[in-house]
Amino acid sequence: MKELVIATKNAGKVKEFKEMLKDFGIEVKSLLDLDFEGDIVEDGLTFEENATIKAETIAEWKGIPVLADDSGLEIDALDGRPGVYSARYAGEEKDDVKNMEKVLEEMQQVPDEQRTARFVCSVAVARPGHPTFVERGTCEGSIGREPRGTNGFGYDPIFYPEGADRSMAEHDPSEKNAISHRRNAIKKVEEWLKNQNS
Ligand SMILES: O=P(O)(O)OP(=O)(O)OP(=O)(O)OC[C@H]1O[C@@H](n2cnc3c(O)ncnc32)[C@H](O)[C@@H]1O
Ligand SMILES: [Mg+2]
Repeated sequence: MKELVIATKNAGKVKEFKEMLKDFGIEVKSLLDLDFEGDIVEDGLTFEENATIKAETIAEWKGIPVLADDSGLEIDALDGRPGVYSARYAGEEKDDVKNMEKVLEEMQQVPDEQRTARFVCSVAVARPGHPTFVERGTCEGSIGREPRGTNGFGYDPIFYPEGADRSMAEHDPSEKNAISHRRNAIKKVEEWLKNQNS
């Protein structure tokens, strides 16, 4: 594989993927570099379905290999919400601050030991003429009481990775990339790619 498109317009994801894929020897572009005008309807019921929809839509359009990510936060005390609705939890405008406020509001009465959660990332790699590869990575942790830190994106300021006393947004990008759900999904893509080439 010489070139790969990441089928996302989320600048936070693009930055993390480019960093993680930089030693793969593949030219990586994203939807921020391309002129895709269409709308991708993420109407799957699972992260896997949505990642597959995004990857296959763009692979069909561009005719080259495409990697897509569908990700989000699963909170046990909220029965897994916001889940696949993470980006738009507080409304169509995809506002990270409003999304966090909504979660914190809903969790006000939840005691510390019941605040467990995980970030989930499903990645799909679609290539014209081949079956699509899909895998999932997770990162276990818990939900804090107020947003802290400015790194990363999305729910990072209220997510504490297991064993950490800093929020994900208080982790350096390299620290997040070493432990994140996205990293754990990419590791599986890396394994799969190795087997493709041998
Ligand atoms: O669909 P694309 O274009 O990739 O971009 P998106 O932002 O809409 O992405 P998703 O549909 O996968 O929604 C994922 C949401 O989950 C949250 N999320 C995902 N990964 C995260 C991370 O590493 N840190 C914090 N929040 C994350 C964040 O709110 C994202 O907007
Ligand atoms: Mg989306």
